[in-house]
Amino acid sequence: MTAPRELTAETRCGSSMDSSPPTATDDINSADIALRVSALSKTYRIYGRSQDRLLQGLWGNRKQLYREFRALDSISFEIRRGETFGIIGPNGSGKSTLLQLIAGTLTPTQGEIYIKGKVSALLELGAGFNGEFTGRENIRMAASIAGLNPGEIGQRHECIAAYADIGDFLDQPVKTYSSGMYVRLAFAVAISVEPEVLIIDEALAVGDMEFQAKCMVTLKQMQERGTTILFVSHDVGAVSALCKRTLYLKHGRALEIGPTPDVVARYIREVQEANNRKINVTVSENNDSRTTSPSDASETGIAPSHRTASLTSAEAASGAASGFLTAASPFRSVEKKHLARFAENANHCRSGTGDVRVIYAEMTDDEGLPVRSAEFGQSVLIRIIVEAARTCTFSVNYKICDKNRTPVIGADFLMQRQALLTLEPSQQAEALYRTSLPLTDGRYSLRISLTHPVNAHQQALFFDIVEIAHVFEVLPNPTAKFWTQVYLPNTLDVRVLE
Ligand SMILES: Nc1ncnc2c1ncn2[C@@H]1O[C@H](COP(=O)(O)OP(=O)(O)OP(=O)(O)O)[C@@H](O)[C@H]1O
Repeated sequence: MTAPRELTAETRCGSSMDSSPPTATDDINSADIALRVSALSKTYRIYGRSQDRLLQGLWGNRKQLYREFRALDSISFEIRRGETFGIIGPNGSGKSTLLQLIAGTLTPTQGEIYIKGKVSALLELGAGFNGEFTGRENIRMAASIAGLNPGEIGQRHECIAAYADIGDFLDQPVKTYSSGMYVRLAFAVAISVEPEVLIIDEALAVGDMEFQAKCMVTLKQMQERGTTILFVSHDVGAVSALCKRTLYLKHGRALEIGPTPDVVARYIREVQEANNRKINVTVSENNDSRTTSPSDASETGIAPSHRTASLTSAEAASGAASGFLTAASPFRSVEKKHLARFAENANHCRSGTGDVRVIYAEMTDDEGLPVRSAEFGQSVLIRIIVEAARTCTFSVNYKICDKNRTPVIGADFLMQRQALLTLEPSQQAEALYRTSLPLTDGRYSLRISLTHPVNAHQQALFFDIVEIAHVFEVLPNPTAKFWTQVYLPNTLDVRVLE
């Protein structure tokens, strides 16, 4: 945590400006801007030996004992007052460096930062508090650095202590705190000064679930009050829930800045592709053996009862492999032009190895008509036709995602206790899910993936992902508005107690 600072409008510069920042900034009226980052770069010096840092001071410019590492490369963006802006990216992509530059705890090598308003930053753990001081002493110190007078400090002290909720540890030196306790206190202090710009770096990840939920509520309240929030997280769900726009950083470069659903979708796709490359070998080996032996259960994460289903030609002909899987050729009833239109749309937003592909998907009502506008709770059929390019063993999964591309409901073979499907090259199969849409009104999309579960830790090899296979809306529930995304049937018993 860094001490909150009162800034009317501050501009910090590196040594020079890059001439042409690669990333465009939005055209925002400058009165609305809380933060502007222009062509910002940071180069670290990497010394081979620790003593070289000292020696470099003696050598001056006469000898270079370090190599340079560009952790951030000409980043530009603007954030409006009251906006919550997300930053995502893999480990080492430069997220913390960027936040530290904005918070003023690091100096840029090049570029410029303009920031307006009182800034409070919750940076990586270990920064900010004095470990020898107790929690109470640190609260007083941080609040006085933030410019609060003794009266205000006294008033807020109890609120901070109550929010942090770490009991007697408040009177212990901070160096004795667990990372969860530390972040509780740091978050409580950071929000207590009512900052106009709040910077949060992944810190919430170390809090327990209850505290994370409390922080999310607080952040939502701060958003409503118009606080500008800069939010770094590996939790794309939290970024999707909080941020309208997001920056995707990779190797110190801004790969994309835009609406969070688009940026998050690209990030997830690239992470999955990288994951695929890493685990491809394992799965090829599994696939080569064609069937999964019982001893594979721990590796695949599939219960012994959930074995691979390889469709024999007789099964394929009868279309009765198991439950809702068929391999007859029902897709022949899908006209070629529909297959072509599906492929054209899907190819805009698909990723995966392509060993097996979704060649057609539809969501229909009981009469077989496509669902574009659904009643609340309506039952639907999701029909997915796949074709293998190589011998593949996989699950056919669907997710229904809201307008932020956050999955709301979905299913896969594991959930359905359905054996994995094995197809030979150019063999096709159909999966039919029947489900209902107990969803709040709004726009939704259907996401389909074909995966091979690799281990018990939810890792999977992605053969095909079609991000948007179908788009539909759910109409408002005529009985009553409900305020959650999904509404499941309840029973209710109300009594007046004597
Ligand atoms: N003080 C430093 N000296 C040298 N290199 C550094 C220093 N701080 C960070 N780096 C390097 O800069 C790159 C970006 O680091 P940074 O911590 O900003 O990434 P990050 O996206 O926040 O990573 P993570 O998600 O793991 O927290 C990394 O390669 C890191 O090793």
